[in-house]
Amino acid sequence: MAVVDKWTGLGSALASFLFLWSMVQRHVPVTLSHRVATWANKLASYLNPYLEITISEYGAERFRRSDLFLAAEAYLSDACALRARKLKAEIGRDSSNLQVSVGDNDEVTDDFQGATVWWYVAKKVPRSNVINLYGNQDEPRFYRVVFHRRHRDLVVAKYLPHVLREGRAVTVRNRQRRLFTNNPSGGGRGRGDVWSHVAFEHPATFDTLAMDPEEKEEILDDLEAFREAKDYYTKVGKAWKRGYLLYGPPGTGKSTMIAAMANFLDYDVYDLELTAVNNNTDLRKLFIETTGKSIIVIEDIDCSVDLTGKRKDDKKQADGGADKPKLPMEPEKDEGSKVTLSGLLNFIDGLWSACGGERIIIFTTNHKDKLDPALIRRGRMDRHIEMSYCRFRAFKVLAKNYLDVEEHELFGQIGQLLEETDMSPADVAENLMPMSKKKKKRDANVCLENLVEALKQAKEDAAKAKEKAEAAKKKAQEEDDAKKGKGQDQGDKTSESKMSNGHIK
Ligand SMILES: Nc1ncnc2c1ncn2[C@@H]1O[C@H](COP(=O)(O)OP(=O)(O)OP(=O)(O)O)[C@@H](O)[C@H]1O
Ligand SMILES: [Mg+2]
Repeated sequence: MAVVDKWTGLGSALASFLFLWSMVQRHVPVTLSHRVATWANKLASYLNPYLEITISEYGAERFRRSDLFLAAEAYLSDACALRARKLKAEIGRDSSNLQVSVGDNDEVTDDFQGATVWWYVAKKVPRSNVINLYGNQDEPRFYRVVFHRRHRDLVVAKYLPHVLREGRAVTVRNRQRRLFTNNPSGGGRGRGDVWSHVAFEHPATFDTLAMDPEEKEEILDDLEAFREAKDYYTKVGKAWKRGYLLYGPPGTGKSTMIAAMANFLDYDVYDLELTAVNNNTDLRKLFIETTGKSIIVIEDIDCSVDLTGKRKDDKKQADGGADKPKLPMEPEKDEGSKVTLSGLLNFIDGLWSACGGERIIIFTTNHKDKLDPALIRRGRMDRHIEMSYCRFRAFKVLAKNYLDVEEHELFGQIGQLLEETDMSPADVAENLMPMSKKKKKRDANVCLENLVEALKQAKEDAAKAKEKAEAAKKKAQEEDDAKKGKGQDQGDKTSESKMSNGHIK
């Protein structure tokens, strides 16, 4: 690097000389001083065979760090840091991982297809009279890449794209995934205030998810195909996103499935609480602030906003099985202060939905029939996945996960009971929790016996409830018939009296 310094020093000396010369030669005609300046620049570049490219921390979007800068930082920390003399170790913002990067004002060399490239990291001297509007206390930094001019094409066309690609891959490898939730609208003042996050650490995976193995395989195939379909989506002119509707009774694993998907795809999760969003404009802001490689979730979509635009006060009603189907939100009314169906549809597949890269949108509901068909039509929610009561194949996954048991004499009886009784995987799992670690073997027997008892009880309860419902229905029918009969009698009597009055007799 000393060679580079020498040439760079010589070049800048010549440039300074040129500047002084132009100052001193004020009286010389402009054309002549211009010629001298051009000549001196040519001489400097002839004498200095090294070129440099600067990568600034803040690019055109001044409040956001440049992608290339971040990629270069990650690339250098991964590929070149060990060759640097001054290293900087930090704890990542959201994780306990140690991150090592090149220290400020240090230099690192890198070799690429026979070319040597020197990297400098430096800080820009802050201008004291500039007020920092964007809250970043540190002075902006920049990387300078220096290389021989004969490698110019190689560096621009191949090396820098290589740095960008590798840097992004390192970032994905090292990143701690995050679970975001939206702040109440109007709460935050700045750009980054619309979402808050914590580290995403849900342990659910597809291995621990109890469901039919074939269905599980299909979902995994679907996710994998989506992840690799960037070119396909571009070819057919669609935004790279996919919608899933997860529906089914409580405790059947809808939320668990979302966590398993996030872990499988290595995506962040944005848990969107619609009831905390004031209007469609805020909804759009939230969407724009999400990043690619993420799952955006709206849980209990049927309860989020109701027909009259009121929020979340109907979960009880919905669970109580109100007869009248209820749409999630008012289709037409947009009073500027509510999230409307059209706002939500725009969020899912309007023009904005294409910003930012691959995304999965998931709605969950306990009552699929109560959703507006426009919201869940194919193309918006591409796949509807039913999470249902625990059957034998799903039970086997739970038994293996909870008790380490793959075969047992009670399995036959349990299988039969599970076919006859509707019990959610959450309830089955509750019965499979071993009481004591030491006596695990014995506890497995106890747990399975408990489960048999619970299933028998549930079957009995369901039969009683059915009997009761049938009796109530029969009674209602009888009352109805009795009313009709009474009405008929009265009608007959009236017509009889009319007839007698009319002297038809
Ligand atoms: N299919 C499943 N596989 C494994 N565990 C499950 C499954 N379903 C439920 N569980 C267990 O039951 C608990 C509750 O499940 P979960 O929260 O995923 O249900 P849900 O369908 O989202 O319910 P709700 O409709 O009330 O939101 C989970 O913590 C999980 O341990
Ligand atoms: Mg849930």
